[in-house]
Amino acid sequence: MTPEQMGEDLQEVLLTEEQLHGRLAEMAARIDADYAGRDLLLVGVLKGAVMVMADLARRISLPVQMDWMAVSSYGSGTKSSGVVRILKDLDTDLHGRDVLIVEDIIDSGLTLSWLLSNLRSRGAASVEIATMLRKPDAAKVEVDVRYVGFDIPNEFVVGYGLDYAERYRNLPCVGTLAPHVYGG
Ligand SMILES: O=P(O)(O)OC[C@H]1O[C@H](OP(=O)(O)OP(=O)(O)O)[C@H](O)[C@@H]1O
Ligand code: HPA
Ligand SMILES: [Mg+2]
Repeated sequence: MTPEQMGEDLQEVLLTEEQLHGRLAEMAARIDADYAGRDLLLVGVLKGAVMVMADLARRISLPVQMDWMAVSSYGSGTKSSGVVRILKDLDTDLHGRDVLIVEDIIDSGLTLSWLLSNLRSRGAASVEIATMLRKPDAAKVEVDVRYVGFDIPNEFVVGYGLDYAERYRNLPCVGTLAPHVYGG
C-alpha cells in the first residue's frame, strides 16, 4: 500500500520507508556490538512489531533466536485500556537468557512496563527493549528503553505494523491518521 492509496485517511507522512530502514541499520549495528558473544533472543510483540522484527532481525549479524508474544491493550480504539492481556505466550524458557523485546511503539508505556516486569520475573539474565517509535509526551509510566528508533509527537499514527482498527499495517511508512477516520 502506498501513501497515495490511503487517500484522505492519511494526514501526513511522518517517517518515510528510507528513514525507518536507515535507522534500523544503526540500531542493528549497536545490538551487534552490545550482544557480541552472547546468545540473544528477540521477542516480538504481535501484531504491530512484525515489520520491525522482520527488518531489524535481518540487519543483525548475530545468530539470534526469535519468539513471539501477543498481548493486547488497545483493542480496536485509539486509547490504551491499561489492562494488558496475554493472547499468546512465548514458546521459549527465558531462564538465563538475554532477551530483547522488539516493539513498534511505546505510547503510554503501559504495555511495555507490564511486559518488562512479566518477562523479568521469568529468570532471564537480561531483558531490554528495542522500539521503532516512542511518544515522550504520552508517557503515563517511565519505561527504561535501550534502543529507540524515533521520538514522535503525541498523535495517533499508522503504518509499518501500526493499525487503526486492524487497518493500514501494510503502509511501508509511518503517518498520522486524519481525524475524520476516528471521528476526531
Ligand atoms: O505504550 P502503550 O500505550 O501501552 O501502547 C503500545 C502498545 O499498543 C500497541 O499494541 P496493540 O494493543 O494495539 O496491539 P497490536 O500490536 O496487535 O496492534 C503497540 O503495538 C504496543 O504494543
Ligand atoms: O499511535 C498509535 N497508533 C497505532 N497503534 C498504537 N498503539 C499505541 N499507540 C498507537
Ligand atoms: Mg494496535
